Amino acid sequence: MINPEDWRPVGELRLEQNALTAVTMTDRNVVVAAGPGAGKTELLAQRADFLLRTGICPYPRRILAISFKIDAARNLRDRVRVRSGPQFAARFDSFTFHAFAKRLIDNYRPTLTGPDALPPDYRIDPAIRIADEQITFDDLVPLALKILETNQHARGALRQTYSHVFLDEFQDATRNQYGFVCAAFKGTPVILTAVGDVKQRIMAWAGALNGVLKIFAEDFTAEPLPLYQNFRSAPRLRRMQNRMIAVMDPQAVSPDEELVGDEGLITVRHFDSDADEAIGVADLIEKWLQAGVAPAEIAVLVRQQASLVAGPLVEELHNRDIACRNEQERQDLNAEPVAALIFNFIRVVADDRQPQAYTDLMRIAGRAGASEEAALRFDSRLKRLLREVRAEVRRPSFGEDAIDAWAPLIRRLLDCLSRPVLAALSPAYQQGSRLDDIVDEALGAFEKELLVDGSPAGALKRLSELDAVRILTIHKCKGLEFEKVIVLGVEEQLFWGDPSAAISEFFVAISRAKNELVLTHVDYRARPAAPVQRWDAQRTAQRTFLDLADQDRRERTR
Ligand SMILES: Nc1ncnc2c1ncn2[C@@H]1O[C@H](COP(=O)(O)OP(=O)(O)OP(=O)(O)O)[C@@H](O)[C@H]1O
Repeated sequence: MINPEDWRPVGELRLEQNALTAVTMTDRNVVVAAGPGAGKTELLAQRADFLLRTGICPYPRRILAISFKIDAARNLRDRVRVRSGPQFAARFDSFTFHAFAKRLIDNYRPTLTGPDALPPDYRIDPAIRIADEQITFDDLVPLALKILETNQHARGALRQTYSHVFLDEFQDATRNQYGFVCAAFKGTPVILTAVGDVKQRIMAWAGALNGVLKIFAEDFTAEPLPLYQNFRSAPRLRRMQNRMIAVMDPQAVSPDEELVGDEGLITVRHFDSDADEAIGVADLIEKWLQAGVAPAEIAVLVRQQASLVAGPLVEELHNRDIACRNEQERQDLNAEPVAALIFNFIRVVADDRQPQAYTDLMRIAGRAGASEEAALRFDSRLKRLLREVRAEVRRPSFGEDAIDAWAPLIRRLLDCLSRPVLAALSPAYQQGSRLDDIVDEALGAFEKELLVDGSPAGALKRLSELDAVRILTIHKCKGLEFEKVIVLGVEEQLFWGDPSAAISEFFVAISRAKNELVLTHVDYRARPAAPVQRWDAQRTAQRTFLDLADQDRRERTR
């Protein structure tokens, strides 16, 4: 434990005055409004370190952080683990709104009655609610809110557990989510820190509450502490962001003299067709990879219909053996412990040189036995299984390119581990069909990748988070950052609808780039073979957005 006066930012980071005030605030709620790359998420990670290390969040109390996307929640949790170490990080709970609401529902489900009653094995479906059986994702927060409003034990437990609450990307909170925060913490001693950026408000279509940062400041008498720096992007990129800020929020514009410098690169690439675009962009990505850029530092962002718009590029990358992850299709599978377990198992048996995968796999054995002796027995059983399966996989008759050959081996692993051990991997696996669903999804994802080139190693490479170029929708890239960002299809047919929503999304997309931004547009996008409701083959450049790149643009190719 250290004195608050002796605390220093982890990693010897220099914090601007308002950031330092927010990080070390002990007795007030604060709201930090700041542009992209200002260090809002970092500020929360540093604040967690401050609160835990100084004991201002005293043991056994905890910090609750709520984000909007699984990636963002994971990003924050990882930062705290790296900054403060696993022991302190164990008292830091980083959830999405949905995940936190679900926890509350699971804890207090037996108290739900009437039309809200749910069985222990209730399911969550994207769209359909069935009384007494299944709820939708959209039901989670309202149901959790109902629990808080009607159950004083639930409210009390929450306030007892958490001394501090962080709200990340809070500009996108909906009325329900804001209501939830109020019902849980308004007027209590729990101290809240909200961070956000009104210019990155991209969930208006999903009901984001207009002006929520301001409303929060008033309702929670939170001290506003704006930040002005941008630590992420090179000057050329910052100048483009600044031109957008001049349109979106003139008061937040930075003075020109703060944005001088030649670093960074913005390129607009015009192609006749999506086929040409696929080749041109794949050439570029290949060049970057050859120059040593890590695949995970390259992101391809698409506003809508990501799988379809990026389809030709994905095919071209596959032809060149460049791993890419289309995160539209494989939603957060890597974050699922049982999926990670299955992928590690395949890695270990298909390839002898996978020490990390082997260590991760064997770690499960340590959790399996109630006693040390039981764990050892379990360990040797798992090792025997690995030996047998390895031998089987090396037989010439083994069809390594077919999921039918792999599925029984994976089932043997799951049987060997036993259901209670698997269920213990995540609280979400302990009821309902989630565990089986994720196992099926992992097998399905592996099969899909196997079909690409028949190589288990290639399939796993594409499934892995670290070794693949990422293809994301703009909604999924919130809160993330990459060396190189390609925004595919800056066209009116993709950036249409409410102009303020379109510009905010474009702003989020371009502000993910640290050093290089590439914007593409084509004249012709061939209608995909898959059925699609709305598709214009002839495309028009989104001139207003592309012109924002103009002054710092290096080249334009045809
Ligand atoms: N005080 C600081 N000094 C140096 N680097 C910093 C500082 N604060 C943050 N960074 C770095 O700047 C980058 C952007 O920080 P962060 O992701 O926290 O910004 P943000 O405000 O949450 O961005 P956005 O809203 O665009 O997602 C990160 O790489 C982070 O490590």
